[in-house]
Amino acid sequence: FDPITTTVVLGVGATLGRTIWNYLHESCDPKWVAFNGTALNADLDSKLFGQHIASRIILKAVSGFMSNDNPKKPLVLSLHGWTGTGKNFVSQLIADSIYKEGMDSSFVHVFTSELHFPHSSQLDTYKTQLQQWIKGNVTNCAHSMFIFDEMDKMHPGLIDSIKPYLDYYDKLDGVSYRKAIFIFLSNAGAESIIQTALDFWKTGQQREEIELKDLETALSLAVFNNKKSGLWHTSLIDKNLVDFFVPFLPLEYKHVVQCAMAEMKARGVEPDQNVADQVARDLVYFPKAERVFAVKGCKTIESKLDYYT
Ligand SMILES: Nc1ncnc2c1ncn2[C@@H]1O[C@H](COP(=O)(O)OP(=O)(O)OP(=O)(O)O)[C@@H](O)[C@H]1O
Repeated sequence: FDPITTTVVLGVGATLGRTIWNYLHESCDPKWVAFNGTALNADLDSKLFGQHIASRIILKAVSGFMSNDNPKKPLVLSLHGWTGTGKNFVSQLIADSIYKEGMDSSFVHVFTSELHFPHSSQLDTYKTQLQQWIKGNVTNCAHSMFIFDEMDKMHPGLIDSIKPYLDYYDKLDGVSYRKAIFIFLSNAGAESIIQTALDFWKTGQQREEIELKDLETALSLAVFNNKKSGLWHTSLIDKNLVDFFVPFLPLEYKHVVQCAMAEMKARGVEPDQNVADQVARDLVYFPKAERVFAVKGCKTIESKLDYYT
């Protein structure tokens, strides 16, 4: 081959190789990272049960943020509610709507306080590692997502250490964090949400009539005043770094039935109403007198179904 042919062949080969590589391996480009608002809307509608307020806020917040090419700050969502009501599940739906690989995407990072930051004596090491992890990953892909589970168990100092990344800075050390998404999950404020839901139930009002404003004040007071919750200790709230507080209502019998039916469908078996009812009847409900809300939400449905099917 003459030199020109060799150069052309090598050039074409390299381009082809790169295309195949990008095709097979996740990269931070629109083929792998592209928001699908229609899919998120459909998923929230059909897969998330009993959470009309959370569903609405999430759709609006994520759609608004993702359609803005030049956001002023990263999107910070704080999801609050009783156990098993769908906080992790919604995070997964959000990830599915942005990343082709969903939660398996290398741009989605989940931290659990007790797993990743178990020893308070190591706080300084955790701080450095966490900051480096966030910086490295946002440098690699601006549309990175960071989920912090059990936020109420996280050391306040550690929350403080990520504060700069949530703020309105154009760039920090040359890196812009404004396209990243931070999701905080916690049970903080769950009691106040439950109280409001119970009050509505007692007065015979529809659960769907509960509005964000019915929960907002009680929720922020509960989060602020709960010394255990961690969030109160930081200036996350007073500096308005959290864009949306998202309340998750406690789940009732009918929602548990819906979860059981959905789980059967996901397993590829014909959903059986009798089995779903049996599973739902087998759960424990609270408060003791009224027995309205499932103690574990939809959390144990999966294992319960193994028993009944
Ligand atoms: N509102 C819901 N609609 C549909 N499925 C749900 C809902 N809530 C929970 N589930 C199901 O139950 C499982 C466990 O719920 P999830 O992990 O989201 O609860 P959580 O609110 O994050 O609880 P925790 O506070 O204990 O972490 C989910 O994977 C999902 O299958």
